This record gives sequence, structure tokens and C-alpha cells, in this order.
Amino acid sequence: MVSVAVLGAAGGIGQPLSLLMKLNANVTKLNLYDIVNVPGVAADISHIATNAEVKSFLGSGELAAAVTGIDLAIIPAGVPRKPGMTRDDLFKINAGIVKTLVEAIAASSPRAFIAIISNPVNSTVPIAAEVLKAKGVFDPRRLFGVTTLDVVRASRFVRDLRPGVDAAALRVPVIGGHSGTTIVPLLSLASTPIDLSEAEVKELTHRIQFGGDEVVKAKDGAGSATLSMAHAGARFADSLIRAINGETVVEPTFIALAADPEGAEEIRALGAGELDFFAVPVELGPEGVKRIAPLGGQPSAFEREAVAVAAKALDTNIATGAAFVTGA
Ligand SMILES: NC(=O)C1=CN([C@@H]2O[C@H](COP(=O)(O)OP(=O)(O)OC[C@H]3O[C@@H](n4cnc5c(N)ncnc54)[C@H](O)[C@@H]3O)[C@@H](O)[C@H]2O)C=CC1
Ligand SMILES: O=C([O-])CC(=O)C(=O)O
Repeated sequence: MVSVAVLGAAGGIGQPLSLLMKLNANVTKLNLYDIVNVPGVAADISHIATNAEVKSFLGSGELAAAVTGIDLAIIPAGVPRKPGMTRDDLFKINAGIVKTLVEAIAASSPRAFIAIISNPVNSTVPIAAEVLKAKGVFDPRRLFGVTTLDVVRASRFVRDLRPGVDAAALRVPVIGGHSGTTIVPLLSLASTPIDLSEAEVKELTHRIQFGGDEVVKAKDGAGSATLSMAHAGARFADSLIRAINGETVVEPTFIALAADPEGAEEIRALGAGELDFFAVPVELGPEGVKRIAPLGGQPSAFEREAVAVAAKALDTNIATGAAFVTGA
């Protein structure tokens, strides 16, 4: 019995994500918010014969109502990339959008889980944290950057190389952040051992890090990943919902490491150092982050090097996000 709001529900991700949330049997209330087109999306989805009650909220005047009484807010609001752009190029527009939306959640549903899809995730999550801190309601266990698409791609791309692998069952921990070289797949610690040459590990790692670019290029100006992202977002939301309902679920996600200082020690020693945020496999529970799950082995030398590269870029991305709110 979970109440969910999708903010940016009329967009390329928002529409299929809202559809998938309507099909989730544990969702009882589904609030769809956008600044355009959302009444039509909500009317359409509301006819699907599941028990979730769908409501439309259009424009900033209805934002507070959209995020009142919710357990989970999923945020895919904001502009996507065009060819030639990096995720950081989206900061100018998306930083302000995420700040406004999180301010509204902080005021109306301060204990809601917040799952941020809007890019650049490495900076929008720190923005959200600073907004929540300023309002005195920050609980690091309840704020998540959605990096599930990297995990989904890792499983699928392994199968492209090894057709015997079950892409749906294979889990590769992906840590770090969500852009280019900040994405660090730990192929050596996959749920089923994969026999890969050094060259294959390099090639696969690069493909997972830059998988988003493949879609941006193929869409040729019409945006970035939407359908695979809606699937990934719905999978992550379902993990949170199952956790709210008392199940223990493990998912990698970009979180404030303050959510579990003790559990963070392994990742800090691996190269995250003093960073405030990092994507790590997280054990989820009714209060959000239950603990940072152990990696379950020693990453390879190649992976440790990749973590060092990721940490450097993340440091800047995190500082840029925090400064947007604190002005520091
Ligand atoms: N975390 C991840 O793995 C991924 C993140 N993304 C990011 O997700 C975001 C959305 O992508 P798309 O759905 O393709 O874009 P889109 O442009 O199709 O949809 C965005 C929606 O946000 C709405 N919006 C804009 N300003 C808003 C505001 N102030 N309040 C509420 N809604 C607002 C727009 O009206 C639009 O309906 C982009 O920033 C993109 O980079 C995309 C793919 C993967
Ligand atoms: O590439 C983009 O801009 C969208 C995204 O985050 C992804 O597909 O991983």
C-alpha cells in the first residue's frame, strides 16, 4: 500500500515509467505531475484496470498537492541530452528544476523516499541533499540517485559478448557515479563468474560507461534513453516499494555515504576516500538504506584504477551540486 508521485510524468521517461508504476500491484495512489500535457497522460493511464488511483497535477500551482501524503517521489523531470552534449551540460537547467521539486517534497512529505533520475545525477543528488539539509529534514537513508540503468546495461552487454549468459539473472555491481568514467562496473564481482580476457573487460567497461551515448547518437537529436530508463526506474522503485513492505532487497544506487558510515569504510578504502556520495550496492529496508552491502570480494587492479579515476571527477560534480544550493 504505497503512494507514489512521478514528477516529470509527461516526458519521454515519465510516461512509460508512470505506466509501469500503474501496473505495480503495491501502488495504491499514483500522483502524476508535470508542467505540460499531464492531464492526458493521467486520463489515459487511469483506465488501466489495476487498483492504483491516478491523479493529474499540472503546473507549479499544483506541485504541493502532488507531493502531499506520498511515500515515494520519482523524479525524471528535466531536459535530456542531444548529440555532442555531456550530462554536465544539462546542469544549468536541471539543477533549478530538481531544487524546486525537492523543496516541495521537503515541505509536504519530508519522510518520503526520493529517487532522482534527472541528470547530471552526480550533481542533482547533492543538490537534493543540500535542500533537505537547509529544511532540517535530511535523512541520508531516504535519498537515492537512480543508477539502475548502468546495472541493467551491464547485464545485457555481458550477454552480447557471452550469449550463454542469462541477462535477466546476472547482476554486476556498478559503483561510482552516473556519467562516463565515473561509472565503474565491477565485472570481476558479478553474481555468476564471467570468464573475460583483459581486452574484453576493457571493452565492456567502456561500453557500460558510455552506453547512454549509444542511445543519444541513435536518437539523433530526439533525446536520450527513455524506455530502458523507464524499465530501470520502475525496477528501482519496485525495490524501494518491496523494502517499504518489509522485504530486504539489494540494489546499487548513488547515495550519501553518511547513510551507513561503518558500511562505507570498504568503499572509502577502495578509493572513494572522503567523498560524500558514491554509488554502492545498498541493502534496502523500510527506512531506506539499511546498510551498504559488502562488495563480496576484492575488485581487480583494473577496477581499482577505474575507481580512482571516477573519484576525481565525482569530487567536482558533487561540489558543483552542493554549491548550487549553499552558494559556497
Ligand atoms: N539516471 C539515468 O540513468 C537517466 C537519466 N536521464 C535523465 O532524465 C531526464 C528526463 O529525460 P526525458 O524523460 O528523456 O526528457 P523529456 O524532455 O522527454 O521529459 C522531461 C519532462 O520533464 C518535464 N519538466 C520540465 N521542467 C519541469 C518542472 N519544473 N517540473 C516538472 N516537470 C518538468 C517536461 O515537461 C517533460 O515532460 C533528463 O535529465 C535525462 O538526462 C535519462 C536517462 C537515464
Ligand atoms: O545518456 C544520457 O544522457 C541519459 C542517461 O543518463 C543514460 O542513458 O544513461
